[in-house]
Amino acid sequence: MITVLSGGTGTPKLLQGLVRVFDPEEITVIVNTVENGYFSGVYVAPDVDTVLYTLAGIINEDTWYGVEGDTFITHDTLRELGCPELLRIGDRDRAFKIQKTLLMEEMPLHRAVEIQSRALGVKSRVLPMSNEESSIVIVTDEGDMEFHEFLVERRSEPEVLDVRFKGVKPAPGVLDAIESADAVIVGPSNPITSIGPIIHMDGVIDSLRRVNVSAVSPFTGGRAFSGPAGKFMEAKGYEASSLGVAEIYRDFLDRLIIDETDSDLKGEIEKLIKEVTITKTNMKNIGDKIMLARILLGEIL
Ligand SMILES: C[C@H](OP(=O)(O)OP(=O)(O)OC[C@H]1O[C@@H](n2cnc3c(=O)[nH]c(N)nc32)[C@H](O)[C@@H]1O)C(=O)O
Ligand SMILES: O=c1nc2n(C[C@H](O)[C@H](O)[C@H](O)CO)c3cc(O)ccc3cc-2c(=O)[nH]1
Ligand SMILES: [Mg+2]
Repeated sequence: MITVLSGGTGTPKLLQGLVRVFDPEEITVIVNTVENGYFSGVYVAPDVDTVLYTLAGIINEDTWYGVEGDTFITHDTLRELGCPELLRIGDRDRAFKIQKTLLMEEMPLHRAVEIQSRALGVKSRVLPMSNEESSIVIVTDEGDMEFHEFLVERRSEPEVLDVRFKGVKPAPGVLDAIESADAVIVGPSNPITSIGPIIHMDGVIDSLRRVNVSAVSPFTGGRAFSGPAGKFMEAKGYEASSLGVAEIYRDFLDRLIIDETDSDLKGEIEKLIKEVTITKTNMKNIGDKIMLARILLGEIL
C-alpha cells in the first residue's frame, strides 16, 4: 500500500501516472483541506474535489479544477442576479459540492468524501487531511488576505510577507495510512500551503520518520512549474528551489526526485537528503506521468 500527500494540481497529475502502474486499490491519498470554505452557500473542498475528479477520470485538465465539459449556467445567472462568485463553479461541479454540504450536516467530511468517492467509482482511498475547519492567511504588503482572495482575485500578484494557517487534528485514518504504508510519496505540490499543513499536524512528522518517504520537487531551476509556491517559500525563509524543498522536508525525507534542470543542486541536496534522483519531472502528458510514477515506485513495483 502506498500513501500519497496531495494538493490540488501538481500531485493530481502524478496520481494519473501512479494509478496506471500500481493497483489503485492499494493507493491512499491524503489531501490538503486548509483552503476549504463556503462559496455561495456551498462547501468547497477544492483539492479534495480535484483529487476525486482526477481519480474518477472527469477532471478538467486545463484548469485542474471542476468537471470536464461542465456548463456554467448557475454561475453566470448568479452574476446576472448581482451575486457574482469568486470561484467559477460549474453546474455538475456544484451538484457534487451541494451533496457534500448536505452530507456534512449528518457526518464528518471524511465520511462524505468516502460516499462521493464510491459513487464516482474511485478505487483509491481519498482522505481529507482533517475534518476540522482550518483557515489560511496570506500576509501581504497590502495586508492580510484569505487564500482565494490572494490566489484568484489578486492572481498571486501582491508581495507575500508570511503565510499562516491554523493547526488542525488529523482525520481518522490519516496517521495509520502513513504508518502502515510500504512507501509514502510527497507529491509535487506547494510545500507551504498544500503539503505544509499536512506534515505540521500533530504526529505526522513522527509517523513519516518511521516509513520510507520520497518526494518530487515542484520546482525547476529557481521557479515553480506553476503558481505562487516560490513566493510562499521565500516568505517563510526558504530558497524558492529544490534545495529549499529539501530544507523543508529534511526531517523525514529519504529520497528527493528533482528535475534535470536542477542537476547542479544534487551535491548540495545530498548533504540534507540521503538519496537524490535526477529525472524529467515536467509532466506534460500521460507518458511523462507514468515514467515519473515508475521511477518513484522503483523497488516496490
Ligand atoms: C494554487 C496551487 O495550489 P494547488 O492547486 O493545491 O496545487 P498543488 O499544491 O497540488 O500543486 C502546485 C504545484 O504543482 C507544481 N507542478 C505543477 N505541474 C508540475 C509538473 O508537471 N511537475 C512538477 N514537478 N511540479 C508541477 C507547481 O510547481 C506548483 O508548485 C499552487 O499552490 O500552486
Ligand atoms: O484560480 C481559480 N481556482 C479555482 N478553483 C481552484 C481552487 O480554488 C484553487 O486553485 C485551489 O484552492 C488551490 O489549492 C476552483 C476549485 C473548485 O473546486 C471549484 C471551482 C474553482 C474555481 C476556480 C477559479 O475560478 N479560479
Ligand atoms: Mg491547494
